[in-house]
Amino acid sequence: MLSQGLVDIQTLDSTILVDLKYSTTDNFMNTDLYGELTRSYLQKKPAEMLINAHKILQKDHPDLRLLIYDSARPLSVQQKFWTSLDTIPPAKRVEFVDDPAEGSINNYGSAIDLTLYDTSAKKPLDMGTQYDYFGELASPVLENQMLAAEKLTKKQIDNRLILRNVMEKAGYFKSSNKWWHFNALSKSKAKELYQIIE
Ligand SMILES: C[C@@H](N)C(=O)N[C@H](C)C(=O)O
Repeated sequence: MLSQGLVDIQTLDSTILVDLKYSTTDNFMNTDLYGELTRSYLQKKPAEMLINAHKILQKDHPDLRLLIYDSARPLSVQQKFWTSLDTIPPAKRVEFVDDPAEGSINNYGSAIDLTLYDTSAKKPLDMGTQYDYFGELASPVLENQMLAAEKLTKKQIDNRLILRNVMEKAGYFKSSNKWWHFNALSKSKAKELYQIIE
């Protein structure tokens, strides 16, 4: 990672928390896919944007920290994701996992999956679903509908809004269907600027 210009987030800000889910068996494949990759890396500019998001968060919410679930991801792992979901038609599958033939922005070290951790309660905030919940309940654009149907609470949506607001203020773009996913730039720009992580 370092030889491709990526930076280790916690060397820039050791107060940001990291729990790389694909480096554990606590993920949708129930398999440790990362092996020796146990630290969170991003390209320099996306990393600086994240550090800024954490500063913005801590100014208004000193008890909260960013908690990273995934960041730079090898293309070989993207391929494993894609294959593992092969019972889902590709047009539907891309809603939750990018096609490795195209590459994911995570494969360019320019996207991040994260949540908020409450240091007083000593647990992540309740966002209404688990990380990598593949369904409508995870979708930011359907939150009002889910609130009206009493499938999400106002508190859960407010928690997501705290995360979205700090990430967007720092320049990240939200995902329309995954509350935890943020891109630092478009895929075409990522491909222009950075090498893919094999
Ligand atoms: C698999 C999920 N955590 C994710 O990151 N999905 C996006 C769409 C991706 O594959 O880039």
